Amino acid sequence: MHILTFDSHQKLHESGAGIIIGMVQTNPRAVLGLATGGTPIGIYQEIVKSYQQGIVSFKDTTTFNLDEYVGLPENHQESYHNYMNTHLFDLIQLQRSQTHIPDGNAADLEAECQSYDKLLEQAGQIDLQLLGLGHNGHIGFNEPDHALTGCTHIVELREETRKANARYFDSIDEVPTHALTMGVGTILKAKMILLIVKGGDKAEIVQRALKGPITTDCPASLLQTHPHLVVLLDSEAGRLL
Ligand SMILES: O=P(O)(O)OC[C@H]1O[C@](O)(CO)[C@@H](O)[C@@H]1O
Repeated sequence: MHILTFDSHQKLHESGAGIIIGMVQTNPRAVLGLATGGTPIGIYQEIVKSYQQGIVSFKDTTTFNLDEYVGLPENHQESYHNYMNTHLFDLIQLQRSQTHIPDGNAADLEAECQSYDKLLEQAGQIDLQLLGLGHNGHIGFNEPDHALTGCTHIVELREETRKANARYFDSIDEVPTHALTMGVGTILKAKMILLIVKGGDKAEIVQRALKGPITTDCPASLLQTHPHLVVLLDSEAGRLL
């Protein structure tokens, strides 16, 4: 595990973007696993800047997102489809055929999970999986539980996750109760994992995830078993390490 701590968000964003851009420059056909939430936005902004400067092209790249809310229309401000289009895809001219996000509005959600896994299998191994970290240790929407699921599945969101994400909605009542998420098995199969965490409110969970026991009570702790994990932290998030 490589842990890098940054005293400025700008440097953290540039470093994260640099790793992703370097991967695509070396392998233009790379398969990228992408994340949403507040954390990666600065990294996406740096990627867009490099794209606009002609430093990198994504024309042969494929992407798979970790998760999507159930029942939120795709064009809703807070859907992860809308998030990805707004913050990245439309700005680096990624065609819809190159990008994949689970469909949280599918009539048959179980079938949607299975077909997402089939697409992942057809694409081969994810070269780089970008991850944020939930306050309760979730990765993607894999919530703490007595057992975790390997493949894409429907998850009931924990109250604390809905509360944490209520900051993006008008009220907690608007936060969906369920989501579709890639499973930890798929996440751990990625060749490289890039975990990004910012803010002192996550210092404790960072400590548990990276230095605590490996337990399904803290899904991110399973990342300790990954052979190529890179963690980028701001100094606040890393203060208990
Ligand atoms: O970056 P944020 O907004 O704190 O979210 C952390 C994590 O929570 C999620 O948004 C899901 O709740 C993940 O997608 C993200 O990695």
